Amino acid sequence: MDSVSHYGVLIFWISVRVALASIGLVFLKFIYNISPFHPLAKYPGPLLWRASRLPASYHHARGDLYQHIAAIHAQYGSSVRIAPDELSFTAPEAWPQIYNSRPQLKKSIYHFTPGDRRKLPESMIMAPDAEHTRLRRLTGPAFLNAGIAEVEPVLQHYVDLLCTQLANASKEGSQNMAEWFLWALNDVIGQLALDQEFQCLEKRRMHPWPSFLLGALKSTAALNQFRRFGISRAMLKPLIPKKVIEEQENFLSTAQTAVSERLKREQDDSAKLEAGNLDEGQKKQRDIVGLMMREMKGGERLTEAEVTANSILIVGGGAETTSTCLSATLYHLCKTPRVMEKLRDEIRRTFAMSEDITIKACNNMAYLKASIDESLRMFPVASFITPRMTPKGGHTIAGEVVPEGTYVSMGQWYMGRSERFFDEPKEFKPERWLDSSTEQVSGMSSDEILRPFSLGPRNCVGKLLALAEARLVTAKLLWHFDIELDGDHATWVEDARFYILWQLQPLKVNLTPIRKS
Ligand code: HEM
Repeated sequence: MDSVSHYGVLIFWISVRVALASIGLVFLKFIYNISPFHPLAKYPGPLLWRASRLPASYHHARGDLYQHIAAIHAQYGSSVRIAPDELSFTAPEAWPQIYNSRPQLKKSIYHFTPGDRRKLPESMIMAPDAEHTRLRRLTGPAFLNAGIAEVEPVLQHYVDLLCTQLANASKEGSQNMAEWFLWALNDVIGQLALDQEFQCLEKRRMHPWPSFLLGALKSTAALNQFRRFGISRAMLKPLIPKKVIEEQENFLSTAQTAVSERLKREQDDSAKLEAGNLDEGQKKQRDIVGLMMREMKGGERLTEAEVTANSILIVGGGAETTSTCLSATLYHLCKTPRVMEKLRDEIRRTFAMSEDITIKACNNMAYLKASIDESLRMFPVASFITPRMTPKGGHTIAGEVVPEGTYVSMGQWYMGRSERFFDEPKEFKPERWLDSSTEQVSGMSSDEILRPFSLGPRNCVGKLLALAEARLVTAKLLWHFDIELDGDHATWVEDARFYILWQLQPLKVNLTPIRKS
């Protein structure tokens, strides 16, 4: 045997031994994970899920993890182990312990991926605490009721366009409302956060930008699972098609240009205003970018790069979320004729004209508000809120000290649908929200049990806007149309997939425009 082939054989055997040793180590790790010596041994859960991260990662990438977590809670109770180092809770007292503790628990880096700081600063969703506090202080006012009132004309414009377009499209047959809601909400958010007319409603198609963002978020869910096993994004880069990388860079630079142009206009307008060459009425309509740019007392304001990073976040997170909430609301209304009739009658009785339907007026409609809340109970858009990690020394959750380094989250999908918390949980009953002091079977009120927008300093900054949009769109739709499902959509809820955002099955409805006398 010559020396080359000798070394070849040697390398082969070393590789085999290293591979066998690695498999042995992994196997030993599995055994340790399920042994009574593991720090999380007292938390129950399915054997394979306790032994390895693989089942949770696989189902996260498939989009049905939330359903499995619910099934695990149903079988094993309120504090369960869903991976070797991860727990899920359903005791409502755990909400503030996880999401509103001081100091804050760190967010998992495997849900949203931290951004590439060489290109843009971190947006608020993954910014470290001190940076996050500053970003929330500066962006927060844009999302309060006063800010929303300023951008209402944009919302009204697109909701009216949605109704006009639907009136035409309804002549062609049933319509997929999951798609129409996505188009409408993307038009709104494109205008508010990037000053762009996406024209999704007009052209009846998604604009490439939100479409790219939705696709990217879906693949992020899968890529993040590789990262958990030590396979970094850089290592996976050769596997990502060149087209996707180009699209990503293209998107980033066009978003940067869009925000730059918008900010330049703001400066030009301000200069003209100061010089007396423009009055307030001539300024272009308000948007979130403009509101975010407002200077705070003390001269503090966001930088252009910070506005861009957060505008991209808002385009990614501000449309699909509300449109999923709208689809789920319409689905449950169609499936529950008693509620549909009651809500429709209330809306048509209250408003003589479509123009009377304003955000403020909708906020006074108790049954409308309760219907949206009930929809978020049965279909919590944030079905799996970013897990947090317990700090050094551990952290008390649901009466037990959870060891340090454990990922923890709430099983919200299960909680909303559980008999442990709600009477007749399968019934779509807005009435259960009408008096917030009404106790559910658990002895708590509905809004103590569920937190669809999370809580604490990192809760949803867009909560009021999302609720305003959902109420306005629902009210205008039911004012203009009689609506019923086309087909029974028996597994519409079960077939929905949650990655970081939702992918819904088509929601086909027949719309009959109402002639108003
Ligand atoms: C029904 C609709 C919505 C639901 C259920 C929802 C839910 C949530 C939840 C649970 C979080 C916390 C995520 C975490 O802990 O990582 C969040 C964060 C956030 N949401 Fe929403 N959201 C909705 C609509 C919106 C809208 C319309 C906007 C903006 C226009 C928005 C913007 C944001 C932003 C910027 C954050 C990050 C906040 C921070 O980290 O401080 N959301 N949302």
